[in-house]
Amino acid sequence: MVIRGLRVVRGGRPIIDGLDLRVPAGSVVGLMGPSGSGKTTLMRSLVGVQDKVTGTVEVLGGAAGSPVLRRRVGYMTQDASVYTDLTVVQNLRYFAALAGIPDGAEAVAAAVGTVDLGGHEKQRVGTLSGGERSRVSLAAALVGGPDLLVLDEPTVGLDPVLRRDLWAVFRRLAAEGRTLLVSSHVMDEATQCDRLILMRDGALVADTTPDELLATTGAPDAERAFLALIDAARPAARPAQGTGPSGSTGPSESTGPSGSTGPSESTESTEETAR
Ligand SMILES: Nc1ncnc2c1ncn2[C@@H]1O[C@H](COP(=O)(O)OP(=O)(O)OP(=O)(O)O)[C@@H](O)[C@H]1O
Repeated sequence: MVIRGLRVVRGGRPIIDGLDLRVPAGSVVGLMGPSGSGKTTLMRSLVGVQDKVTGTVEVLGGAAGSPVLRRRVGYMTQDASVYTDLTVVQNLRYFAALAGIPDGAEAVAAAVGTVDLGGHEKQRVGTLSGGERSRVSLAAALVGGPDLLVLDEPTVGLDPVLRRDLWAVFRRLAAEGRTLLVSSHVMDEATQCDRLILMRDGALVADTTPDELLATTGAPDAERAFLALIDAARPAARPAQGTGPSGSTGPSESTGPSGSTGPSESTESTEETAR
């Protein structure tokens, strides 16, 4: 992934303004940063569903959001991205078809196995537990066999056992040569990444590794290292939220019926992406 001069305007104000970044393939990259620092906005830009994007955003050698990338990029949004009135398998068949796999039985079975949902195949998603539901979303992002997986806080709300198991899945997917960009607020997850991107107020605070993070800050653990870097990156006068024209609500953005990887995302918005 190569990003040059990325600028994103949301709600009438620049959320990201002039971001440059390179992400190596075949690695697990953690995207960390305080709430509101622009992680989701960056991910949406990479997937090609974000409006009002300027700059260069290249993913797997193509322009972000271009049709050829549709099968190659899997996106798990923060909110559940699957249909609650369909079963696990019905959902995954649907997402497999979207990814261009007409008879997706094998891919669906593999995705169910990867996220450890065996036994729940015929259960309606609306009746699953929260953790199970979020694993269906992950399976939906996985089912097309993407080379790049963009996962927005995939472990939020999961218990420690499930988090550990999911991170084992992420490592396995990276070992197969896939690239994973994973956002998280949990700093012990940062230590499981190959690289770490730290953001604050829409800007890059650090592009580093877990070891470098500890070495450069001298902090005893990743959480304190992260806080040290975030505190050191003093924000340029932070605009007040929700006041005046700059904080006003802009045109609403489509996140789909359930914020999904599905067809309702505004993938067309890439025409605003400078190539
Ligand atoms: N549609 C919108 N209109 C106005 N402002 C928006 C819109 N979407 C996002 N923002 C603002 O953009 C900033 C970055 O949001 P973003 O969701 O990218 O942050 P984040 O780092 O992913 O946060 P979190 O960790 O809480 O999910 C926030 O200040 C948010 O309020």
